[in-house]
Amino acid sequence: MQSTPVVEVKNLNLYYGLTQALFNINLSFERNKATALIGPSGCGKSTFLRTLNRMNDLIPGVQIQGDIQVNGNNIYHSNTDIVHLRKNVGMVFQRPNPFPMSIYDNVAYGLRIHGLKDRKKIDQIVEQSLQKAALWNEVKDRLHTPAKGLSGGQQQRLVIARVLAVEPEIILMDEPTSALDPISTASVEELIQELKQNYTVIIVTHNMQQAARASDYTAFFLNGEVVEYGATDLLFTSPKNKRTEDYITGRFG
Ligand SMILES: Nc1ncnc2c1ncn2[C@@H]1O[C@H](COP(=O)(O)OP(=O)(O)OP(=O)(O)O)[C@@H](O)[C@H]1O
Repeated sequence: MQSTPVVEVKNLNLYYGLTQALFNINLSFERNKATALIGPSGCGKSTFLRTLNRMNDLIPGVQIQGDIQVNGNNIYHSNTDIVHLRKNVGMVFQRPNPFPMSIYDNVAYGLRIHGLKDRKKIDQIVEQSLQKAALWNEVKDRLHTPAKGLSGGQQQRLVIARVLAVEPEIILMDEPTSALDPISTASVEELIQELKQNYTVIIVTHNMQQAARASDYTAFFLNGEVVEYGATDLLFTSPKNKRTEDYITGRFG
């Protein structure tokens, strides 16, 4: 890694009740790069992703040990402002989840929650965010119609615009294209390529081609551990670990 990492995870262990789901994870994520988290079902990818903006706090019985630093601050410190953390570390889920309101209001939502009242400023940020999410041209004439009327791929880009509106540094994506058709998947993947110029993107995917196409770095998870982590092109062409090789060549998972 050349530059200072924006996220550093040290000796992370996570338990759901008595069951350990993550084992001594050590990873660092470089600014303005995309990292893919791959591995078979149930190996802890989503659990790990959720630790990065403390979404696991919402699950009863979760215990976390270790250290996760964002810009050098331990996000599990008791004085962490969780609202600020989740603004800075935005999240996009598997199924597009626009709120039951207009396209405009979906993007303006976070701005209003954070106290912005200036109508002109909101208009401006809504437009910019939709532009950045490569959706503006498709929706500019129907901003005040319900978001639920958009296609799946458009809804996912709208959710991304909603995340971008509050100016995060880091965007977590949990299988963001798994519910989309191939054309919508291609448009979201193209968007990820653009986003990583200005944001740090961490994406969970089951799709090996997607990991290879969309990411600079890849971490291979297995049974709650990171087996291998490195530059995507190297990990896919000359994996160091036999288990990585078996997985990427389709021998299991
Ligand atoms: N809320 C929860 N309570 C208890 N156990 C959980 C919970 N969420 C996940 N687990 C367990 O933790 C382990 C890791 O699950 P996780 O969803 O993180 O894996 P994953 O790699 O993201 O899987 P998938 O690719 O299928 O989404 C699994 O054994 C799962 O059953």
